[in-house]
Amino acid sequence: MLDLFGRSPALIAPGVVLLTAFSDVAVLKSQIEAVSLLAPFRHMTTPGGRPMGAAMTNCGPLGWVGDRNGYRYEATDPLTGRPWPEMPSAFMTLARRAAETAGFGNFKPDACLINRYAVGVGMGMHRDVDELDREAPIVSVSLGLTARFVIRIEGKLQKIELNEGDVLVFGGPAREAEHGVRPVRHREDSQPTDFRFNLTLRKAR
Ligand SMILES: O=C(O)CCC(=O)C(=O)O
Ligand SMILES: [Fe+2]
Repeated sequence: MLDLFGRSPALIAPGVVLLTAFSDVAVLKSQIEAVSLLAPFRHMTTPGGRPMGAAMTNCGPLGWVGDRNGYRYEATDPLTGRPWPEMPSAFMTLARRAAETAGFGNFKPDACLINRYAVGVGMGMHRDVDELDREAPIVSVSLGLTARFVIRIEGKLQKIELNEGDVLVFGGPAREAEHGVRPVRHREDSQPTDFRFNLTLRKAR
């Protein structure tokens, strides 16, 4: 299937599809800014009490949280005491279109985690298993600085470079694959205020 830009999706492994330059970067970034004014980026902690490297916030009916009590989804932002900001329609539309293009129809995410990585920050290897609905895929959108994403498929690490505007979809046989992000690299022309942003859209319930 071809996307709107005429490129075919790249099948990285069964259930793992990379859609390059698939999103409207400027719109998404302005929506991240709008969400963060209502639900600020913060460093959540591991159950052991260690702050996570990536700063996070959420939008949509459910938000992923981590603290001393573990990892879970909450309808209320523990920082503000208010519901998470509404999921911008641009996020929902993109997620559905990306999932569909990757072969996962009828994706209805109810949670969008927004990760913000400073230079030098990554995310350790983990599996996304806090969702009750793991039939649905994960749609992961990259913005800002380039990331080196790694995913373990049948015991083998696949390295995927994710540039601004790229969307990675993983589901089906890859839904519970272990994955992580290598520390974001400094670029010659990158400013201290440059970040990598990631939208992770999931169906939690
Ligand atoms: O930032 C990314 O590309 C991946 C984020 C991720 O794996 C997660 O939030 O669970
Ligand atoms: Fe993840």
